[in-house]
Amino acid sequence: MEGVDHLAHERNRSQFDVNDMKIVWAGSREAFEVSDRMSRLVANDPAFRKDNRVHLTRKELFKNTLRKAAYAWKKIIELKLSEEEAGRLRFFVDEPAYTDLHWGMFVPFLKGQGTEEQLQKWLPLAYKMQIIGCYAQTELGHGSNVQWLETTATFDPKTDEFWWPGGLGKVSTHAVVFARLITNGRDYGVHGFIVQIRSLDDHSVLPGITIGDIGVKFGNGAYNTMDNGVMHFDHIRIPRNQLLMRFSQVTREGKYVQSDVPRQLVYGTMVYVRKTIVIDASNALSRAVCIATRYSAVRRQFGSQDGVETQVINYKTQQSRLFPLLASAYAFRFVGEWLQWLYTDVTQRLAANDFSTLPEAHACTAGLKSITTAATADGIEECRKLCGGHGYLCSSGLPELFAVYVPACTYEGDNVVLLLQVARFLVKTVSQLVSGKKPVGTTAYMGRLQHLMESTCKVQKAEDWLNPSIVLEAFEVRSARMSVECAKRLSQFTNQEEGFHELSPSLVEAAVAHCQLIIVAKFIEKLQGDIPGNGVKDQLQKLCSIYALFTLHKHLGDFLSTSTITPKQASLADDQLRSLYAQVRPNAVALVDAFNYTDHYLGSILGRYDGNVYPNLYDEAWKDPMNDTAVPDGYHEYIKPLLKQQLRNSRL
Ligand SMILES: CC/C=C\C/C=C\C/C=C\C/C=C/C(=O)SCCNC(=O)CCNC(=O)[C@H](O)C(C)(C)COP(=O)(O)OP(=O)(O)OC[C@H]1O[C@@H](n2cnc3c(N)ncnc32)[C@H](O)[C@@H]1OP(=O)(O)O
Ligand SMILES: Cc1cc2nc3c(=O)[nH]c(=O)nc-3n(C[C@H](O)[C@H](O)[C@H](O)COP(=O)(O)OP(=O)(O)OC[C@H]3O[C@@H](n4cnc5c(N)ncnc54)[C@H](O)[C@@H]3O)c2cc1C
Repeated sequence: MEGVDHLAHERNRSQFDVNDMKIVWAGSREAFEVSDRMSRLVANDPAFRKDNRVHLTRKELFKNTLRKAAYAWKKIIELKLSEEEAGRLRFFVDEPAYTDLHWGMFVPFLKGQGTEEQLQKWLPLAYKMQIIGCYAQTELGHGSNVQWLETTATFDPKTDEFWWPGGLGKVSTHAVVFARLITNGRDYGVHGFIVQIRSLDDHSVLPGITIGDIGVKFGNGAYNTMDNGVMHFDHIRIPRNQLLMRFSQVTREGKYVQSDVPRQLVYGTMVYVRKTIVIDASNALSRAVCIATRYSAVRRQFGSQDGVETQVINYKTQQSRLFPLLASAYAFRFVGEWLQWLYTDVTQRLAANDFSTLPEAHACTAGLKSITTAATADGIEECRKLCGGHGYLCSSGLPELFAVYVPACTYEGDNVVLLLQVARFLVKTVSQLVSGKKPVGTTAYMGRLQHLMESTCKVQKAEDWLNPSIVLEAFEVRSARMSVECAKRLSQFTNQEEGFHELSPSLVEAAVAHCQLIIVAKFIEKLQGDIPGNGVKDQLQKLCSIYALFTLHKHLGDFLSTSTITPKQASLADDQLRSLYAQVRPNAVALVDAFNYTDHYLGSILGRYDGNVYPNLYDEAWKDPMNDTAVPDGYHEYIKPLLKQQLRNSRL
């Protein structure tokens, strides 16, 4: 029945104030207010409808995305929205589009790599969207290995194929282009250039440049709203001052001048986007968990008591699959908040030419991007399975969410390639201990290596696993012992690069252990701070324990093989985990209500706020164009002749 809250009984059971949790999830009351207002503005405007996307052809889909993006831009101007409000509005429009790359990569690259003079020229054009930019770094032959990009930019004192860049295919007028800078016959490696690629008069592609869309990508709708493109340069010419020259310059005479800064600063935008992707992981996972939790509370199957079947959310197996994902969504939220702080801090330090935390920032953004996107992609798929057959319908919102999200494991750095960067950082940290260098930041625990190598876990009963200090030390011991073991085996190789490649699978596992420690540590730190709201901290403590103990259970091999814990302590952790599931159970629906997602944004019949699933699932089916006629297209051509033939055969 419309208007009835079929989940009221679930909401009445919660043991905390969901409105207080909404503020904690949003990060602040102000952030909540902006998000709430923008999500409702989008949900209430039919121009932003998205339930028809799966029925559109690729070209209709793309044109519809251009319409929405233009409409959103007009709204932003008309309502004089702030940068934060505009960003939230685009987020709730929920459609990958060229604007993601314009605002998410092109503008940040200009801001990070341009000189004051270059910013004065290009930023006003970009902010007013008088130029539309993309980020053209990946080539057909190279994406991960940036240092081996082949496009060249040769300085001519007298007067190159990109693949994938989002927005490039049909929309962008300009591109940030990565090319090897060659001047006076010497190759100075990869640098960033701004290149106009289309006419601002008629959008025609400029001479010497070939541009196209790379074709249909994974899934219906999904990322096909984005014109990922292909571009080929054939000896085009650009002015010298379109080399972005904040960190390195080429003089009028062609002389290369490198400021005294790490060459990796040219990678700054990737670090920035990886940081953003971690928060986005919590957005995507929380969306899937919201759908699966509400539906698990609605769905009843088997186990009838008094003639009423059991809610599937009450099955321990459903809880053991769903609640760790709920906990992960909150865990990624809070580590994302911390990563934002780390990024801001390193940016301020860079402004003062302090590069001391650059390695930490790179390792943390690379590693956390890798493990949060992997867990989120797997988590969205698990949420689809948690919803049984209906989870496979596009009207569940889950197939498209998965298809849009899963490339996050690849873009902005393949997850394994990034974990190898973390491994390199860890091996270096361990090796420097010998020389007395004190590890700081997220590797500070390595400074207590002697203790961690000798420590024994103090757990004697299940409840001991609720002690944050015991949990934190277990994760520190596991990570330290894995890193030290790798470093020790690596030292047996005469050729370190050869050893690194040989041991890379184990090195990746050590990197994962370190990054999971960071997530656990930051969740615990968050809870040591002030957490306002009735019953809120208690719920978050439960979720923190679930994230930690589920992670321990999932990686039990690490904890046992490093003798961090005993099999008995592992069994006690499982007992505590099941007890925590029972404690979270009455709060599950309220914990996903706290994400404050509108039905429009969720785009899911199964995840409706009112839980009124079946009538709406049934009605939605009839909307499918397949049901426009009772007799399907093709009947007269292919079915009727077949039936008639069979009838004739049966009479012979
Ligand atoms: C929700 C998102 C919102 C907004 C964005 C919108 C949309 C997002 C969605 C899609 C857009 C996607 C865009 C893209 O995919 S853009 C292209 C992304 N490409 C990559 O990420 C390439 C990955 N590869 C690399 O980053 C580098 O090649 C790699 C780091 C793997 C290796 O670099 P390099 O060969 O130069 O260095 P090494 O020899 O390995 O290391 C030398 C030294 O440098 C340190 N290092 C490396 N990178 C960095 C860095 N970024 N910052 C600081 N330091 C760095 C490394 O640790 C070594 O240090 P040391 O060991 O001390 O020598
Ligand atoms: C949806 C989407 C949007 C994108 N948008 C953009 C964009 O806007 N701009 C842009 O420039 N690029 C973009 N990209 C490209 C993206 O950045 C690259 O695909 C990504 O960096 C991975 O690089 P690759 O494709 O070369 O993968 P590869 O590195 O070729 O990966 C293939 C396999 O090789 C493995 N591998 C590679 N190197 C190593 C190693 N050293 N050790 C062990 N294993 C290794 C990887 O782990 C992986 O399993 C986009 C990609 C996608 C999917």
